[in-house]
Amino acid sequence: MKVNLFRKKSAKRSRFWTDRDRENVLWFWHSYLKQKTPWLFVVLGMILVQGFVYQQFLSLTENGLRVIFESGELKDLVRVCLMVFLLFVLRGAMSYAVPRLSVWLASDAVLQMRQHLINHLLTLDLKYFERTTPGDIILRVVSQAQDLSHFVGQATVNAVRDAASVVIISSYLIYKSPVLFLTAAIILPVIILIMQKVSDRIKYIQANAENAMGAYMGRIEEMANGMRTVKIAGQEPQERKHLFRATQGIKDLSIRLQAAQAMVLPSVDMVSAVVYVVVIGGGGYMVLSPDYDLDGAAIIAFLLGLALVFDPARQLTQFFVRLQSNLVILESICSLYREKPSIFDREGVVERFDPHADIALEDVTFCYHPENPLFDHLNMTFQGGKTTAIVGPTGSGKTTVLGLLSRLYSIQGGSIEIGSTPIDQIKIANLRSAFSVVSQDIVIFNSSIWENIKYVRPDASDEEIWEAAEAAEIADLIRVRGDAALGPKGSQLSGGQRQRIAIARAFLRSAPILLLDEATSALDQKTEEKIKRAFNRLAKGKTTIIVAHRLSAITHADWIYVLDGGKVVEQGSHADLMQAEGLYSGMYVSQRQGYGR
Ligand SMILES: Nc1ncnc2c1ncn2[C@@H]1O[C@H](COP(=O)(O)OP(=O)(O)OP(=O)(O)O)[C@@H](O)[C@H]1O
Repeated sequence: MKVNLFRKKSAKRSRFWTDRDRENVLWFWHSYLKQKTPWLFVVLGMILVQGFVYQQFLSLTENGLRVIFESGELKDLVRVCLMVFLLFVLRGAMSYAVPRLSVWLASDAVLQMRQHLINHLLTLDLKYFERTTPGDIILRVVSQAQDLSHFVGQATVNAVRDAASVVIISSYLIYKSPVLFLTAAIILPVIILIMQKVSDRIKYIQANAENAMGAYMGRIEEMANGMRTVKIAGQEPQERKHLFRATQGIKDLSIRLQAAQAMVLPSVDMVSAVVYVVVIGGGGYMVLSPDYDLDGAAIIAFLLGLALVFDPARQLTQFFVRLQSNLVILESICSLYREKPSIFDREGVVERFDPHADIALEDVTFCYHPENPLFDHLNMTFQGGKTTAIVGPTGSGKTTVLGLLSRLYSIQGGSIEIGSTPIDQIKIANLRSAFSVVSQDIVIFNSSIWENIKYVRPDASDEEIWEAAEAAEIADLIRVRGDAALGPKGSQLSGGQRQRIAIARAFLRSAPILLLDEATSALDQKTEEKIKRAFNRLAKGKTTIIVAHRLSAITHADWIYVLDGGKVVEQGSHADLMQAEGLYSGMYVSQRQGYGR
């Protein structure tokens, strides 16, 4: 179980704002925010009110100071104070309403995005899930979607508010004294330079941190699932070592991320200090000089204005820092959307077909990996209503044939037809509803046996479920366990009990095509005999395809295919194949000797 926790290629260093970022942000906007434009305008309106409150505050302060400096009337001062108070009450009200509304908007957007992600995931090919760890999927659907929600709902709205404050107050300051403002504006290029330097680094570290987190989650999942093997193999120290190393790696990355982010504010503060000094010196000179029309109140109000600008400006720099991290997260989510299914309903698919007809594979070519072809012009026919067995050495492709019939994978050449309808021209849901499968990898959910059986036919009546459970010899266990959950992946059941749940599902579903892949391999002989009899009843009139290693289980089949290395090497009835004295009869004889019969 050795997994490199940093297995993915290190993310390349990226630019501040790439074309891909633009594409992703536009996608997010069009998919989830654009439809909320009227509400966004409401938020923007409230944000602008907040900005104007500051501007009015400066103007009132300047007037108030003049009242004080020029010994005006007390009632004017009281009026100014009252106005300032009311302004801040208004700002307070906006400060409450803006996040309430924006968080609601963002949460709604992310809810939609999560639902789309789940929808999209469910359309993806089985192949995607065979190469992607659950950790990677959970990371995207759960934590990255949540991070994005916070970012859009809070950080972005705050940034718009801060940007509005900066623009409004700056405009007022320019109006008051363009010369002083320009002096203050020398800070801008320096801040932009700092931001560019830091953002590259942040993106790079964030991408690695996300990869490491996905791998870490995947590893925990694997360890939890494989705990039996971990314990029996005494691999706890190894697992601990791997996970500790991973946690250390994540810690190092988050410290590096914090360190990169932490460089921003002190740098901005240092540059701001220079500006204050320049403005106090320059402003003082302008007040003292008769060439300028500025008084003390104006300079104090100007400095206050600068202070009011610097705070949102500082926050804005922080926003751009967080933006870099969130662009990486957005890219990670978008990359899931870029995964496209290859198996889907094409235009013109039919809903009706004859599921009882013969199933024919003609010249089928298939490989899981291009460098490793499995089937090359494979021909097989499964007669409708009859029982066909596929046998052969391990890895010869038996299970794969079953997977191809229900379109879990798509073939690269040839055709698979039911009756005369190619299966890729049948609506997938209709095609798959024609199959009952008892496979080697039985999926048991952490709910009761009853719920697990019912899963394949939620509309089944209680009588039907009992009937299926009786046929699969699992009814007694239902009575004993009641509603008790079966543990993750049915860990509280024996292999044979899990298999009987899968068999009960097949009975309950009772679809016209029955695929049995080592369906009774985990059962004791007595139970197997009983279930086999029930299977024989179930299989009546159904097209049944059995994959089995134990050849004694398939001697009754109407036709037997012997696969070896992805090729049909023999076919016929049990008697034909025994007579041919080829691979089948060799396997059969050696198995009989092995079982001592
Ligand atoms: N999901 C997969 N991705 C890549 N390769 C696979 C996958 N499933 C099976 N294979 C490979 O395809 C080949 C055929 O596998 P398959 O499971 O069909 O064989 P089988 O005859 O059913 O074997 P067994 O009797 O051991 O169950 C094997 O070499 C296997 O390693």
